[in-house]
Amino acid sequence: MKKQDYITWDEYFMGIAIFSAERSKDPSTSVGACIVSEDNKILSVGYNGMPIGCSDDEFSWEREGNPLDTKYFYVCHAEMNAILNYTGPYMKGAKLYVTLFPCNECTKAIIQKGISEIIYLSDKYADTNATRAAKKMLDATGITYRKYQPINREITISL
Ligand SMILES: Nc1ccn([C@H]2C[C@H](O)[C@@H](COP(=O)(O)O)O2)c(=O)n1
Ligand SMILES: [Zn+2]
Repeated sequence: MKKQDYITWDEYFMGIAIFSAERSKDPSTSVGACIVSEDNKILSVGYNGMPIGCSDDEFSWEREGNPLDTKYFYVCHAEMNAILNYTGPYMKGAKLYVTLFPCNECTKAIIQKGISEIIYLSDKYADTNATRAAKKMLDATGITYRKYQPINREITISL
């Protein structure tokens, strides 16, 4: 008889998004993303970080102050990185697993790439206009989104 306690597709891909977030240098919010084809093949992964060539030791990780001296103008979001990291030709019908609901800017790229479903872990910025605008575009384009439902399985990885 086959092993019964294997992880689901959702656990597998959200697990990879969560693990990818561990690469982030952002001290307040680490975000990870995993893009998966219709037939459950991983196409790409990403996490939030400074663009290539913009040193994450030199660019600011501050949240407040002069906007030019905060992270917000510079950091590349996890979803954007996952989309840009993909070198293949075809992303139509793909699913995006992401640890934080996409912002409006990433949503534009998600739409243009033909991603058809978003599975997210946290929606902690639901009350911001960036998230409201993202949902407005997703609703208009028929891209579905659903909150990941954890089943509280604990898996420990020793590295
Ligand atoms: N969907 C998102 C939203 C935000 N991010 C990144 C951008 C920042 O590095 C961080 C949010 O920082 P906070 O304002 O919580 O200090 O998360 C992303 O990658 N994807
Ligand atoms: Zn974004």
